[in-house]
Amino acid sequence: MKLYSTNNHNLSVDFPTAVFNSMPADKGLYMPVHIPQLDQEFIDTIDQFTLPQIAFKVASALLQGAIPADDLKRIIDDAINFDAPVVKLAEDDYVLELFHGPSLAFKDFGARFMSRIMGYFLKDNEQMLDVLVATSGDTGGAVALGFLGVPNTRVTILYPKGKVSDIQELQLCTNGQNIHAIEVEGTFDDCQALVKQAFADDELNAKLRLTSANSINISRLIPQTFYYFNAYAQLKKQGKREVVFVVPSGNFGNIAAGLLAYKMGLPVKQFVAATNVNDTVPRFLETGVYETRPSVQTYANAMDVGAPSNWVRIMDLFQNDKAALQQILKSYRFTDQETLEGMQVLYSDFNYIACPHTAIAWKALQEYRKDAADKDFAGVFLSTAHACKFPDIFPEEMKAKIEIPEQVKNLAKKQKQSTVMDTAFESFKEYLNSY
Ligand SMILES: N[C@@H](CCOP(=O)(O)O)C(=O)O
Repeated sequence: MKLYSTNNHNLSVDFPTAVFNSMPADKGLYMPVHIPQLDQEFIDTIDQFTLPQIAFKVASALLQGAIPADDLKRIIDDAINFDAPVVKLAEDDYVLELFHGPSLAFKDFGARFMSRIMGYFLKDNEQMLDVLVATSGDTGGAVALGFLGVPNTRVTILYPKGKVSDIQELQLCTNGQNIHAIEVEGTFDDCQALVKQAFADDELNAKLRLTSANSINISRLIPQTFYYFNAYAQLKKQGKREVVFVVPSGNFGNIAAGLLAYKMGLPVKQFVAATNVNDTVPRFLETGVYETRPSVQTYANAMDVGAPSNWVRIMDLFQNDKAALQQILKSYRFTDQETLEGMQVLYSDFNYIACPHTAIAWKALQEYRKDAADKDFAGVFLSTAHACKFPDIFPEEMKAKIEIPEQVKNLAKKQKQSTVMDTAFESFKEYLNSY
């Protein structure tokens, strides 16, 4: 497998290089040179395969032998050991539940696959790998659990102080061992900027072997394609062929993976990106002006991203042809008030308790249905996190009905450990230098 940079299409690196570098020196993002087409026979019979089998087929096509088949199969079976069910909510509305992994968010797909890929390529006698990750809520917890105890790795998680939920914070700060948490007195964008600055710092790079566990890393994106294929398979079993995917979007990694799956031959009628008021992409699709803004805190905190990292990948997948992209991608934005309304209606009309991100996706599906000329499709909205991660947002009656998984009950017994830091790069550099 060869990868180029979105800033330099002549660059060509192999898969392990892209995984460990995370980001090319020119500050673009890695993309596969060859986007494989899955054969029609596979797509036609996809409903006969299990999630791990689909994942293996998709990963083999993308990785093109970068990992021998038996090893890749073992990695996938170990990483993707939980389900991603498509649950029917109404006649043509389905929810794709992606929160059945250990950290209760869709990030488990990417983080678990990535940690195993890195573990596979790392040699025992090599320099320690320093994994840096910025999180607005869910990524950090998944990465922490994915890398916990992985030999020769040390994870540093940066999160915006006071802007993640209590459970998310416990998931970040109670792991110990090789996992360190920093609460940054700023926004997620400040955290993301600090991490990116560290990758560009020659002194740090001379001393530490740095890599990123954010979705800028291609090994985070690849496993996120698996569940789009698997959702299509589940719908096909029910006789549905015309599928619209609605994706709660912040850093746009999730929907970038969906669009990559589409480019590999997954039949999709439409993608819809659903955002909160951090609406850089909906504004761009409306006005043609790509203007990032500092992120604003909302109930859907994992989507509080003002400068979505993966947008360049999406533009690149469509050769920067905005008109072509607008055909397949629509976008809607929602306020906190609208998010709450969505959560209420999902509960009162369907007895479904959804996290704020999921509720935003459901709202976007309803809007898209109103706007669509052809309304004959199965609408699948992605549920990216378990509702129990955001208890404070729910009205008491709904809150009381949220099932609390065992791993969350255990978190409360653990001790929080973190370092508070300002947004100056020098502070972060000093911290890393003290390792
Ligand atoms: N939504 C994220 C923000 C980080 O984005 P990622 O695409 O790098 O995972 C979070 O929950 O932290």
